[in-house]
Amino acid sequence: MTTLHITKASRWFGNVVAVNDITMDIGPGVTGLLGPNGAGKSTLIHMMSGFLAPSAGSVTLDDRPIWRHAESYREIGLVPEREGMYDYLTGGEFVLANAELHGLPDPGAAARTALETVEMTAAADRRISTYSKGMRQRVKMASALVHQPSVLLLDEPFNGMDPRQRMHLMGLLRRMGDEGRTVLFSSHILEEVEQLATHIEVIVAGRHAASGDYRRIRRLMTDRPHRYLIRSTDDRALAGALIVDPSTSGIEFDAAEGALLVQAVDFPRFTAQLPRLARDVGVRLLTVSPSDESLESVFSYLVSA
Ligand SMILES: Nc1ncnc2c1ncn2[C@@H]1O[C@H](COP(=O)(O)OP(=O)(O)OP(=O)(O)O)[C@@H](O)[C@H]1O
Repeated sequence: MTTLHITKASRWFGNVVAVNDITMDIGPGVTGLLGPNGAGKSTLIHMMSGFLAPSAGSVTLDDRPIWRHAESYREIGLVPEREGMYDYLTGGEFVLANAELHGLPDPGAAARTALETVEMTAAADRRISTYSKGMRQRVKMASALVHQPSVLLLDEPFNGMDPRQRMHLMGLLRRMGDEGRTVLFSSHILEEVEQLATHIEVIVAGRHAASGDYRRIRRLMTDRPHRYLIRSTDDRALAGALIVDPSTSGIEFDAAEGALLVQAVDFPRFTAQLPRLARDVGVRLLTVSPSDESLESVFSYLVSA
């Protein structure tokens, strides 16, 4: 078993608190680290991979601290968000250099195996400067995998990938999770996390906001108050019928939009009641659209829950 334990971990830079008192365990399988930009995902991943020391609390792999512990580093592979590659090298040379840095007994064989895993054998002798974004990502992956780590951490790995490359990487990560490795990837896109992760950790503004499987996170998001913009053939009559229904907690008339802004607190009841109530008062619904579905607003609800 290989489990990362993050216990009351914080990291600050001057007076910026990037990670604030986070406790979570990441075990085998694929975990998605979800959060909006600037939430602290990269900082947390850098602490998990031994590139940053926590300012307070601890980050361990099983019982061993990670920071400055060579045995922990041997178990961990990091695919960073930024490109830090030597473009004049070939992909094969880049992966081989990493195998040598790890002091592996047969670096050549290790590099070949890693390149094969990411299906980059055919392009291994081309210079990195000629690679597409997806190929660069795969070579970064190969160099993170060259020492066969049991923990693989990826920072925003799907950024800038086309759908085919995305599918390919998803398949690879899924396989690694199925093999029993601990795979964690960060993302600010819920759909990406939904497709791949069996477990999700949500962080917002440096704090741990929620944890669970996709259904649980989705439910938290669905159960939050929703705001709808509604236009109808008689907004006043519709508002009168809606305000007395327990599925709503407030209604305003937005003059600029020429529409009602309705705050719904019981989502399933509201969606069932709205057409019924409209019919009862003889009003036709012209527009019903959610007005605050941005991921930022969903996240800020989760963190205040
Ligand atoms: N070296 C640093 N010096 C000062 N502030 C930093 C440093 N690294 C991160 N921060 C700040 O810490 C906060 C969290 O940053 P971090 O990069 O961890 O977030 P993130 O969730 O990975 O965001 P993104 O998805 O945009 O990369 C931000 O406010 C950022 O400006």
